[in-house]
Amino acid sequence: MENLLKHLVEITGHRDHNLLDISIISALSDLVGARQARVLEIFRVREETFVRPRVWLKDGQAVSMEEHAEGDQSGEPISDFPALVTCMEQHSVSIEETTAENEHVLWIPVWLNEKVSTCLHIVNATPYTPAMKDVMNGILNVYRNFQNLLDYSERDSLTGLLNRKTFDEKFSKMTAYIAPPDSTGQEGDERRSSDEVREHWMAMVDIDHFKRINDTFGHLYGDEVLILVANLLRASFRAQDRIFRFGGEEFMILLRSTTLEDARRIFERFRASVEQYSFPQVGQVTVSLGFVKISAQTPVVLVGHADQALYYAKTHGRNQVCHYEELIAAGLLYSGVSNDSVEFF
Ligand SMILES: Nc1nc2c(ncn2[C@@H]2O[C@H](COP(=O)(O)OP(=O)(O)OP(=O)(O)O)[C@@H](O)[C@H]2O)c(=O)[nH]1
Repeated sequence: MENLLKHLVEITGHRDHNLLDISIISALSDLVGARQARVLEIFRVREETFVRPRVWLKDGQAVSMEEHAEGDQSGEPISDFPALVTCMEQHSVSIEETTAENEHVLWIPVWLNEKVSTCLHIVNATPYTPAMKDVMNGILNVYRNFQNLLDYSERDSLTGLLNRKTFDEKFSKMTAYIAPPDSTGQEGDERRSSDEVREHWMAMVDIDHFKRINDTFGHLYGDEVLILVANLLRASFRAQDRIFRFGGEEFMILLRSTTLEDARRIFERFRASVEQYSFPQVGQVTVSLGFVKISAQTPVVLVGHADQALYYAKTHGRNQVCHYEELIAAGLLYSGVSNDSVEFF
């Protein structure tokens, strides 16, 4: 009982998804003696659903994907796990299966608003007793409620994208965990041309002439444009990238591990998808985008650089993608931090 209370206090003390995941894994392995416990992320890429571990136990210690940003984040197709597929199709709370190795596996999707983006995967050497299931259910209910609360505080209520507060937290973490891939001195990097080196990128997106949209069609249509642009953003980027609503009609994208050429192509594809989309009543809407390589610079400086590239795009015709380092190299921008960005942090 004392142990259970200790875990509940820990679970309810977190204001961060990653720490919450770690504490549920520790609680499950400790309280039910699970041989293996993992938090899995369920995500969609172009109509297909994939599964990848987010937090797992290794030698009794919780390990999280967040600290392994360089690892393979592609995931496995959900069809590789038929029991989980059945569980989700039946909208069940959990499903139990026994493997050929006589291991007892429990899949527990975490349902939030009829959707599942998290699933717990527990493996035990012996069958789950009713008492074990009772303990797990109690803990899972607390976990589910806290996931819900955290999700609510991390997201923007209009678009459902991650909010500005979350950007500040995630970006600092991302820059702290991630040594820029080109600075690791790994063998082989020197032989590659700079076009082939994988980097992380940050882009600032702003809807062009948004004030005019509000003034002409009213705020309700303006809000609908924001929601539709958010949907196009979600459709344009991979699950491991992060998209935020940064301010009114401004969005931020963190793009993981890709080459400059691909980053430009991906951002350009998003820009074109907005341009080609027919917004109800409003018609055509365009966006401008400024992007920068995520380097060892402070978040303030990097946001300032993305903002400068965006400003360049805005003042040179809008509806375009501009790359900070390229503008600097061409002598079209001078390095520095805009005042606008300094006040963001
Ligand atoms: N409908 C709606 N409008 C918003 C929201 N947040 C900010 N805005 C409006 O967004 C507009 C932004 O206008 P500006 O900063 O002048 O920029 P712009 O008209 O997009 O012009 P450029 O950025 O130079 O292309 C303002 O009119 C804000 O009131 C929101 O949540 N909903």
